[in-house]
Amino acid sequence: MPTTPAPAEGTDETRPTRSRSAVRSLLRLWPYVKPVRGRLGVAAVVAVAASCTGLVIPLVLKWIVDGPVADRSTGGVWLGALYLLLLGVAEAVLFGLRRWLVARPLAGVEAAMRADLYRHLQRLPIAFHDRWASGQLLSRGTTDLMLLRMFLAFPLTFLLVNSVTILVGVLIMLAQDWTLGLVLLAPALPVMVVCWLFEKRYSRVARQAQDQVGDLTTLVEESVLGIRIIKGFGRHRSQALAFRDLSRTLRGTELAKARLLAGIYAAITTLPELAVGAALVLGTVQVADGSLSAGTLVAFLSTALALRWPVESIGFLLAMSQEAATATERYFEVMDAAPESDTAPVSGAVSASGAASASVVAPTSGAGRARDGGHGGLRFDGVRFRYPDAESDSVPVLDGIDLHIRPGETMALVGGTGSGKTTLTALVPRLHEVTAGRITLDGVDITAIPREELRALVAVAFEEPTLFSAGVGENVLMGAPDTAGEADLARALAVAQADFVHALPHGTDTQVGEQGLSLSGGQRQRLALARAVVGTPRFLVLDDPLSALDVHTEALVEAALRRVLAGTTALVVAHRPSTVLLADRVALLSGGRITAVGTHHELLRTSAEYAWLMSGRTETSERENR
Ligand SMILES: Nc1ncnc2c1ncn2[C@@H]1O[C@H](COP(=O)(O)OP(=O)(O)OP(=O)(O)O)[C@@H](O)[C@H]1O
Repeated sequence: MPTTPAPAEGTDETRPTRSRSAVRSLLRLWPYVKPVRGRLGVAAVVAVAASCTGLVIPLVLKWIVDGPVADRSTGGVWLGALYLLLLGVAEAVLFGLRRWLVARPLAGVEAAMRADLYRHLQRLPIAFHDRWASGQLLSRGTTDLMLLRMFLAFPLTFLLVNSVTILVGVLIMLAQDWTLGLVLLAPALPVMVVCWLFEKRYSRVARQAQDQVGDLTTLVEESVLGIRIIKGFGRHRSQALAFRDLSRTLRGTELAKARLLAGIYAAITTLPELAVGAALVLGTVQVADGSLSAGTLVAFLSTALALRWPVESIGFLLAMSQEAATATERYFEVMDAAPESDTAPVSGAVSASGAASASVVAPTSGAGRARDGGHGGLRFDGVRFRYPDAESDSVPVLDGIDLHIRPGETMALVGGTGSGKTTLTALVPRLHEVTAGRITLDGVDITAIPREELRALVAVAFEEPTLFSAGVGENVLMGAPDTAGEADLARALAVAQADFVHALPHGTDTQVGEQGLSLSGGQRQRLALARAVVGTPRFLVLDDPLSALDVHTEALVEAALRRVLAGTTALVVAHRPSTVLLADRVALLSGGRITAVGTHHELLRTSAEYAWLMSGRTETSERENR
């Protein structure tokens, strides 16, 4: 058995395609920051005031040393101490105020960005979700947004505050003694070069680390969702190995980040410290010469020490900014993806039928016509489909599909594995867009019907019956308009033979776990069926809806389905003769085309492939029954 695969690596689309400068990336946050700019601005001013308050302390020290200390005035020293205390308290209060000012608005910014991301994800086409690993999307909505909130709370303000503080501090030092001031300024240029080099390198590893967190999240998510498969096949060891490899890679990247950070810390700390040491020696000599007062030297050195934190913090503030720029890029990679649009994106999509399409398409009243007309049923005209990520010269999955399901008719769709049955059904509610040709509902091109109306007209139930973490009733009523109530729910449950829900601990209010895992496969499938029929849709698309039912339940569901299907136009993917027998006619899908249409018995006589497909299934079931 092959080893358990690592989670889907992010495709090229999920990796950086071009590097834009950190500032340009971060500027994209402006629409979110704009509503809270006033409060952030006030908070920045408060922080500058707090920081500059700290710079007054050395001046008070100078006054104490040159004044009361030189004069041996105990009262003056106590007064100086009181000033120092008041300045310290003022600094602390101002920093506290800054924090209070930013906390609430920034939580709001993060929540707004997360809500926009979620809303956008819902509107992105299935093709996008097919390409992106779920962990990559999850990490963008969690870790990346947290990094952005932290950036707005600290680096954004403190890069400004610290720059102002350093500038004011340098001016104070130059004013006190310009030669010593110049000595302290000497490392400025090398520090700037180090920061520039750091930013370039750190941006690359920061991006790597954040992508690797996405890969790791995907693996954990798949392991949790697929825990039954992992345990069932005893794959926990290989899954653990895959996890270990990914987390080792991430660890390596994090260590690379740490090394870069250590390098910049070392440079940013050592160079200014050397300058302070040189200034201390030079200043002491000047004090000994009598050309500098002891108080001035104390004030000078205290100012230099007060600037230590603003200078040293530049390293991690730049690192956090770089991570935030990467997080912004990653966030907007998703937000920039084009959502589903109501208009058909494919130029050839409607043209295949030529003038006929023009006469039936009525964009503004499309759905209305579909509902009111009642004639025409579901029609595929020259439909071709190739998956968006497939090579442009590859063979299309569907090519030249012509099929007409008359109003009120149930058509079974039969074909070999991988022949494109699921793909064909996904085209009706426009989960994918046709590459060419067109699909009409009661004569109206589906691309002329707003998606929301289209999806209210067409109900679907897929082979994999996904349930959400909500009550059973809520899960079923998802398929109905908001006005639907208990009566609709009871009818749908009866149709789908899902009366078992009344025996659940809280009836229809019973919460089903993640993906309804606390229910059996057959129970979930019946709930998915109830969801498909609860809105009494005009068109029903069922992808092998009875595959997980035992023969007795299948017979019951079939009997109920027969009643539902009588009042709707339906396309039902079928693998078994029992499901096929629900249909009025059968279409055989083979080689990307509909190669035969007729009743089950007609096709058994006329199509060797159909007979083979059905007999294969029958033999198997007969073997199983024996
Ligand atoms: N998202 C996708 N991107 C690219 N190719 C895909 C995608 N989904 C399916 N395919 C390919 O399209 C073809 C048809 O797949 P489809 O699932 O429609 O077949 P099917 O007839 O429903 O199969 P089955 O009976 O096994 O469910 C297959 O070759 C499959 O590999």
